[in-house]
Amino acid sequence: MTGAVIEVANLTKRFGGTTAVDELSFRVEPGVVTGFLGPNGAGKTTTLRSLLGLVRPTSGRATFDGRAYAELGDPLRVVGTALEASSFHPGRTGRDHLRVAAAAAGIAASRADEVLAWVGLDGAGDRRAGGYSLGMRQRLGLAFALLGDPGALVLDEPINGLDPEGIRWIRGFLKALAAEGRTVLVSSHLLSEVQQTVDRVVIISRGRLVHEGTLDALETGARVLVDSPDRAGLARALAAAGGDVQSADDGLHVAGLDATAIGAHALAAGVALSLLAPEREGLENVFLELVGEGGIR
Ligand SMILES: Nc1ncnc2c1ncn2[C@@H]1O[C@H](COP(=O)(O)OP(=O)(O)OP(=O)(O)O)[C@@H](O)[C@H]1O
Repeated sequence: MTGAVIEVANLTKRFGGTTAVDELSFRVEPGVVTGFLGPNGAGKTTTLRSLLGLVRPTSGRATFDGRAYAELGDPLRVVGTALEASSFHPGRTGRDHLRVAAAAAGIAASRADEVLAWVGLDGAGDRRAGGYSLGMRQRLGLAFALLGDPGALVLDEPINGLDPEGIRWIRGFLKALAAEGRTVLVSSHLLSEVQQTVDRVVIISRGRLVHEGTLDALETGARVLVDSPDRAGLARALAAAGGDVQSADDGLHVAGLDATAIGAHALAAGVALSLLAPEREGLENVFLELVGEGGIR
């Protein structure tokens, strides 16, 4: 399985006087989970809807292996989507939802049971979707997305509102889909929600790209907590190496040097380390600095 490359190129969408998406360009590769991040109102949903042919861009393009959604001969086999968890008819069973969608797409009805089992809803297929918990509705949305066994998945906030068990399940599920070679694009307004799931991130604010790259690359902008029995010696060595070093009760908080560089400078200075840990909350701060307070509208 090789998923399509998703490419957004110079995409702009204006609604009247509001520019929701502004000359946005990024690529999403198969084989990894990519997080599409930005605060509420940043333009994520508009971008995803443009990609799926639900919104007509003012200018620019959003494509799968170079083809717009409307140009895909068999779209459900190219891309599966889950844009809203609650858009199911409450009186219809989970299985019937999937059967109706399968029939409309020329997919065998037996596929409904396969995808129900795939997302762990095989015991609930006969129940009305209106009685499903939010976690079950998210799973039904995923089952729907997987009907055509697509190479790419585009999911809007699939983790939002899930309980810890549901979050752990969906993390493993998305990683497994990417490991099969699929392209997986997952939007979220919280980095902390997806940072254990994604390999790459595309971050937007006010409709514009502010960062695209691996999570590791983003992490180099975060602080590292480090300590040594010779804390003063370590602080001198790291400051001399260009680090921004702040001493606190729990150790030295260092910006401007990643963990690898800190280890190398400590070794070169002959200072033993007793602690070396990237600051997880630091990553969230990097994200908030990138999108800025003004990014929320
Ligand atoms: N159909 C529409 N008509 C007018 N304005 C719109 C429309 N859809 C989106 N917008 C505006 O475009 C901007 C981007 O909205 P969008 O929903 O794409 O952001 P988002 O990042 O998905 O945020 P959220 O997570 O809150 O949905 C917002 O200012 C929004 O009010």
